[in-house]
Amino acid sequence: TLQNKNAALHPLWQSSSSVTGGTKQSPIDIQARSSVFDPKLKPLSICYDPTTCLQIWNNGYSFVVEFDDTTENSVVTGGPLNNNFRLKQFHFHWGAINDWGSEHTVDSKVFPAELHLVHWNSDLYKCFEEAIMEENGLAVIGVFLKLGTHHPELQSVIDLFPSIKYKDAVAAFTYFDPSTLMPSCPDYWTYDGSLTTPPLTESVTWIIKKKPIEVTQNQLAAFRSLFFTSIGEEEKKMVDNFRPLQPLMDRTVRSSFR
Ligand SMILES: NS(=O)(=O)c1ccc2o/c(=N\O)[nH]c2c1
Ligand SMILES: [Zn+2]
Repeated sequence: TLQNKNAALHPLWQSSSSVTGGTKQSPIDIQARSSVFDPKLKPLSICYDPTTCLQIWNNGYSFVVEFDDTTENSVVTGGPLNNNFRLKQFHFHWGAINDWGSEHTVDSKVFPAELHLVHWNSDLYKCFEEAIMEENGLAVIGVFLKLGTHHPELQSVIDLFPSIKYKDAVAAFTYFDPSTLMPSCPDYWTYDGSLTTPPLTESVTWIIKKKPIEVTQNQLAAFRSLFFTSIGEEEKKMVDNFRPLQPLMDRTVRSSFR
């Protein structure tokens, strides 16, 4: 389809559409009817300390809000996870228009954007950079965005965009609770997959929330006011920063709900 063509051709992923020989690549289409309810899945346990928020910056792929991961103050465990995972950052993926933008899809339904909360396994690894290269290294919580009511807490992130319009721009951001970006419904799907941007390593336990959060058209439009390019370069709007769908191969998606 149109959006997959756009994304597939995007410079970000001009390399092979998946790690050579990769069998656990992300994102995927989640077919709700094929997912298997797993009664052994625990509720997710999420504890975020808003004072661990450090900065927001434009990394040339997305805008990223980074956290102090030198302590166990902002962590996720439970759910499908058997270790403690520290929050490192969150970022989003979105489209040029509201008809596409998410990385994962649900029964082929595309959302206009998708939030990724990125955590690394602090029981097994010493730092994020090590964990992204290793088995069971990361836990990424995915949250879909849909058009609806104004999201006040997301607005406090959007208000900083003028200071990070161009690649490598950084702004201080020292108090934010990312749990305000999560839907209240506890239901999720989970599967083993990969990073969706280079190095595309198969180190991720994906936890995809069933319910989306709501944002307004103007809030989504603000995402599209950012640029992939550095200041002084020919401006390229930061849009369609999502990877095309990857084959499920020999994987089962589990659900935490019937
Ligand atoms: N988009 S994603 O799969 O959540 C993700 C998260 C953390 C990442 O770090 C990366 N390189 O250092 N790529 C990447 C993708
Ligand atoms: Zn992502």
